Amino acid sequence: MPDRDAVARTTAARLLVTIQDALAAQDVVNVVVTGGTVGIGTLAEVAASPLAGDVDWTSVHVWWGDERFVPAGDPDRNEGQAQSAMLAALPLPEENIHRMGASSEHDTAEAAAEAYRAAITAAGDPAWDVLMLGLGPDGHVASLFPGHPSYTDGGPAAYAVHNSPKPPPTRVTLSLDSIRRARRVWVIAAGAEKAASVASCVHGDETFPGAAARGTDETLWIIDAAAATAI
Ligand SMILES: O=C1O[C@H](COP(=O)(O)O)[C@@H](O)[C@H](O)[C@H]1O
Repeated sequence: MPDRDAVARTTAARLLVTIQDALAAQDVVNVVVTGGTVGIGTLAEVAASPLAGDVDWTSVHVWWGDERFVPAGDPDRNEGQAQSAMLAALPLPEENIHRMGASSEHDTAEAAAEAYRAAITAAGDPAWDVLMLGLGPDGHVASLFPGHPSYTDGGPAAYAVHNSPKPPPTRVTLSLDSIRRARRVWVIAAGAEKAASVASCVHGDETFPGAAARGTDETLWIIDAAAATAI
């Protein structure tokens, strides 16, 4: 892929086709979106794509892999960025949008994580049909950071993260186990600053959370040329 825009365009087209394919065989599709530069760029490309007009969005549910525990409306919120980039442009029913709670809605990140777990349970604990993940230069995915207590096996489907090495320090994340329940995991990354962690992850070094993020049916790395230079 030549550059970041191409990664976003390609991921968006793949997502829209995958949703259509899945809806031919099942009633509901559960998509987990990601924040980050390429993640939000991908959502903007979804909204701009002519293919988006062919999707029955009432059958699509949107979830998040992680969220920053800051007040609603804070520009750091992944869900706010997704709202501007994609959600505002699509006819998705509000009840299909499963946001992780903000610090203006919950006293603690633990309470926000608990509410998110309740939403997952209420939805029947679905296997995510597509789960997209950005990759940090440090090899983090969602809010699972290398060498940090956030990156662990087991635990509940979603939990609070404190003292995140990347600001803001308090977050909510899906667990690695929940990520691994996804049918399709797509890691999307662009830029030379990601090259070293991309190489470590695709060579299977599970020191990096990105290496441990795998889907049950498919694990796909959608990356640009600069991010691929160290492989
Ligand atoms: O903090 C986060 O960072 C990652 C990656 O972001 P990027 O800008 O380096 O692509 C993102 O995937 C995650 O959702 C977000 O909370």
